[in-house]
Amino acid sequence: MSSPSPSGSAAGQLALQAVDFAYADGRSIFRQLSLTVTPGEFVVLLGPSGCGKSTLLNLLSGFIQPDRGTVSIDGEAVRPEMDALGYVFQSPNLFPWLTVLDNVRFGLRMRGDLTPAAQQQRARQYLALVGLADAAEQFPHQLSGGMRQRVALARALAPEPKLLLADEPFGALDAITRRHLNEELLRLWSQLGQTVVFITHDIDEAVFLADRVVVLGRAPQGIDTQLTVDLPRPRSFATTPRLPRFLACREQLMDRIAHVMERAV
Ligand SMILES: Nc1ncnc2c1ncn2[C@@H]1O[C@H](COP(=O)(O)OP(=O)(O)OP(=O)(O)O)[C@@H](O)[C@H]1O
Repeated sequence: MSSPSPSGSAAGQLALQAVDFAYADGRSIFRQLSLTVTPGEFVVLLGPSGCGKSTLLNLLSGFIQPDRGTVSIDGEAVRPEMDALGYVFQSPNLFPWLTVLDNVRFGLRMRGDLTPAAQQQRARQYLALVGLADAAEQFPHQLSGGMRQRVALARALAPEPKLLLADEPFGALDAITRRHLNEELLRLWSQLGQTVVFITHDIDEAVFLADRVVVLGRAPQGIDTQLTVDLPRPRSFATTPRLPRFLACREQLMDRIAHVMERAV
């Protein structure tokens, strides 16, 4: 099996510049927010409930438009249907009437740039990468929650996006499955090299995954702090959380989150 690599994996730069955003009720969520994510970087967004993490992800994907400022990928204004973008959400949102294989093929069929045989091959390749080669002919209801989320990951990755946007993809899973999927995600990322923006509420998960953690303050504060997580890779849950640097990063983030929460009351 050839090793997959995202098309143009050398790129995937995400730039948000001087963005203002308010919902229709007039409540301002961001003012003059700027953030750049470099190609291949793994950025985790962390912050208290309601600070605007999902809003930021929706701006980054072009699902919603800023009132002022720009959002671009490799210099091009972002649009949700761009081939460069892949998504995973807290709920896997699989089509229950399609097999696992056809769920993974779905995005490839929509794109229409591969023959049906090539779509099948690509979908099988990504199912194998997430460890589900044997589940190809099963239906979503026959899978565990963790397996469904792995199918969702394979579906997002199969079109080989330059940029993966993940909104708490493992938030609904038990702690053991979640750790396992975090390790899987890092393994895939190290092979595929996409730029990743990942939302979580979990400080340990943030430190484990990230090159950089971006802490958001209460809306409309925007970015409160950014922490570079200079832990060695590859990382594993058996060893990485024991490293003094892991504990130091964790403590720094806990202090910062406590500070952000205090300012809210
Ligand atoms: N469609 C909407 N219309 C109006 N207000 C909204 C809408 N979506 C979100 N909000 C508000 O914007 C703020 C930011 O919401 P958002 O979902 O981005 O936060 P979050 O940090 O992702 O929260 P959580 O961690 O709880 O998922 C919240 O006060 C929320 O109530």
